[in-house]
Formats: sequence, C-alpha cells, structure tokens
Amino acid sequence: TRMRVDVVSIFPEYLAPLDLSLIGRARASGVLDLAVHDLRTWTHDVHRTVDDTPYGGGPGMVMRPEPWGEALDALVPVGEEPPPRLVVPSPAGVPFRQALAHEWAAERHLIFACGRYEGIDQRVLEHAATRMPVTEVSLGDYVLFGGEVAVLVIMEAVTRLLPGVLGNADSLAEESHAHGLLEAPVYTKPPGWRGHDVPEILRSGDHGRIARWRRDEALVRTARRRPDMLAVLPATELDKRDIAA
Ligand SMILES: Nc1nc2cc(Br)ccc2s1
Repeated sequence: TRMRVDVVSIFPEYLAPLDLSLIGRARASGVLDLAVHDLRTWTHDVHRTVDDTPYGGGPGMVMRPEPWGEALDALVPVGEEPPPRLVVPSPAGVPFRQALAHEWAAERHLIFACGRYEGIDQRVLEHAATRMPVTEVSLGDYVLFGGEVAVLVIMEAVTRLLPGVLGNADSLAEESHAHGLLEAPVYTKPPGWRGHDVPEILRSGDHGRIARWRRDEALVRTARRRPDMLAVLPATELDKRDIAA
C-alpha cells in the first residue's frame, strides 16, 4: 500500500463519503488504506466524555487531552519509521494549498485529528510533536463546526495525486494552480446553445492560436479574480507583454 490514513472523529459517519468514487477506487486498488475511528473508543467513563470547560473561562467546551493521547498511542506503532504526520484542521492553521497536497501525497502515513467545540487541548499537539511532525491547517477564513469537512477536502486533494488514482493523467497537468494561473474557460458541444456560441477560435483547429487564446484568458481571469496569485508568479511564467495589454 502506498499510503495509510487514519481519521479520528466524534462523528465518524461524517467521513462516510470517503468510501465513494475516486477515493473508494484508490482504496479498492490498494493504493490507499483508510481507517476512520471514533474518538470515544478511547474514553472510559460511562458517559464517554470527550470535552470539558475551558481553563481561563470563556464560552464553549474544549476537547480533553486524555482520549486523544490514547488514540494516538494506538495509531502510531512504537518506533514507526518514518513517523506519521498528524494533520489537525483548525481556523488557526496554516493555509492549505496545492503545494501542501503534493507534499502530503508523498507521506507513508497520515493521521487526521478532527476537532470539535472550541478545539483540542493544545497539549495534545505539543505532546504529539515530540514523536511525529504535526501540522495545524486551515482551508480558509471561515469557521466550521469541526474538522471533518476539512478532512474530506484535504483527502480529495491528496488522494487524486496518488499514482494510478486519476484515469487521465493529462488532467493533472492542466489543473488550476499548477502553472500559477487560473484555468481558461472550457466549452464542449453544441457550438451554439441558447444564443451563446463557443468562441470561434476554439473551433479553428489552429492549435498555436488556441494555446495563446487560453493563456490570455487565464491571465485576464487571474488578474481580475486573483491578483494575489499574479503577485507571486515567477517572472519566467508571466510575459509582461501579456499583462500590459
Ligand atoms: N475552518 C475550520 N473551522 C474549524 C472549526 C473546528 Br471546531 C475545527 C476545525 C476547523 S477548520
């Protein structure tokens, strides 16, 4: 198996979509070995308590460290080499970007900790960092009810990069953010639809002009929608002539 993934959550059923389609195929083909665990497995009181009030006061509840410590003890065999990476979705995390998806697709073992409430006791991450790399990651500046949905997004971004998962390897090459620009608009049959026609150039068969048209569209789109992406574009990628127009 290429990659082992463990997900720990108090709502394991939220991760059911990971059984479907692309990810389901990756598991069936043996490239991905995925297990979803209920955090309450590692509680021992009759109420299976996973949260408690926050030190220092404030609203809401915090996830207790003990169940998480025991869960990670169970999921990380002593002396596992290389150690797994612990990924913790959090609004306070580093931004999740395609570069990170590529990095994590190369890992042998990922463990996802799904936080709920106001978050997980910070000592869980501090202690985990003594035996494995730990990354708090955010999908964007909005707050969810928990990390589960973020794990679904990250798992889709990472799994599609695993060897053999995508049918048509070409679609990887064309993807957004691969060449630092947004993709140009796409069209298919019919040539005319509800009074809207496909741009003539795309039906011209002139592949040189088509490539140029797509690049111009990509630049205009990026400049309009994501000027921040243009700012970081390496000079080699961006032909000043294109953008000056
Ligand atoms: N954007 C995100 N919001 C949240 C909220 C919780 Br609670 C746990 C993880 C995440 S990631």
